[in-house]
Amino acid sequence: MASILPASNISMRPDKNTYGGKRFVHVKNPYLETMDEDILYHLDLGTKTHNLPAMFGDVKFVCVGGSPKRMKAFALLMHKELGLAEGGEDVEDICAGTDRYCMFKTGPVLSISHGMGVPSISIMLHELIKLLRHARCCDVTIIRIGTSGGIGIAPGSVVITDTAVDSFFRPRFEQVILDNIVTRSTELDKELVEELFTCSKNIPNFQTLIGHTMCTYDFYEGQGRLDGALCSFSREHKLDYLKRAYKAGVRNIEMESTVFAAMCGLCGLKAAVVCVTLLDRLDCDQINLSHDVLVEYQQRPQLLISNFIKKKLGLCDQIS
Ligand SMILES: O=P(O)(O)O[C@@H]1C[C@H](O)[C@@H](CO)O1
Ligand SMILES: O=c1cc[nH]c(=O)[nH]1
Repeated sequence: MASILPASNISMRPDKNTYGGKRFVHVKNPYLETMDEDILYHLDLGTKTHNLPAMFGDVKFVCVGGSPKRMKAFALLMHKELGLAEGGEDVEDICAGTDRYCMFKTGPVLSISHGMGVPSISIMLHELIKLLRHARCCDVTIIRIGTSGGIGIAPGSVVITDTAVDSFFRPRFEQVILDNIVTRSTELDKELVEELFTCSKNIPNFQTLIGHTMCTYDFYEGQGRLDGALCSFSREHKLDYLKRAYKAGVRNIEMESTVFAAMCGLCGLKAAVVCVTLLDRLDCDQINLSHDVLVEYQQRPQLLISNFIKKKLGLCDQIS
């Protein structure tokens, strides 16, 4: 069968997916319409087994992050900050039938874990984007709240990504499809970056900055660490690489931003990446923070995003 995919779609963004002023979620797969049922296997949800519009139709903000505990903590924070009445002590994991991902809903905010790395977040995003489409959601903003390694900035700083770049500092994501490499743009929403940065000025407790985020396929060799099970380069090579990354505008390194930016961009979702840095990679490779500091650092992007969401909902623009 002839391929329905362009060889390269680096500039292929949905031109206008708005209708009557609403921004709808875009799926770009002609086969989906022909399917009688869509089983979102890794989320343990489906179009025949669940009433997706009733369950998710009011979702306006989706927050994603690697760790299930972090995403549950964020859901509990949003529950408190939005002043929701029911529950409070606990929130139900909507994906409890699977242990691949967890998902919590508090009012218009969905909080989902995605595991570590490009393949894991990519599977979750395929199913999440179809879920939002099946639920007929509109005007959705999606934000990754993660951890990262900083370059040349103080540990604990929060980086709002302006551009997600690959290991060669290029603003692109390469997806292997059949035996082709399809190159996709990793452009993020500039207006959202500015809005988040403005919001961060109300939170004096930590530094927030805008910078490029490098996405790698590995935590150790892929990020130039000298402490993995394998290492075939010198300390000098490592530092030379990280300094070149800094010069190219990279301020932090993580493992999901390029595919996140590419997929959300193609599907018409306003997307942002906000990660706290756990260490300065020019100084060290090992993460030796105490448990309490690690927990507090991970709360920083959550605090920023909860303030942003409350501001967007007209609830408040100050820290609580
Ligand atoms: O959202 P998280 O904290 O999982 O993001 C980064 C990138 C990798 O998934 C992981 C590596 O420790 O942390
Ligand atoms: O150094 C780090 C820290 C967190 N996550 C990463 O991907 N790298």
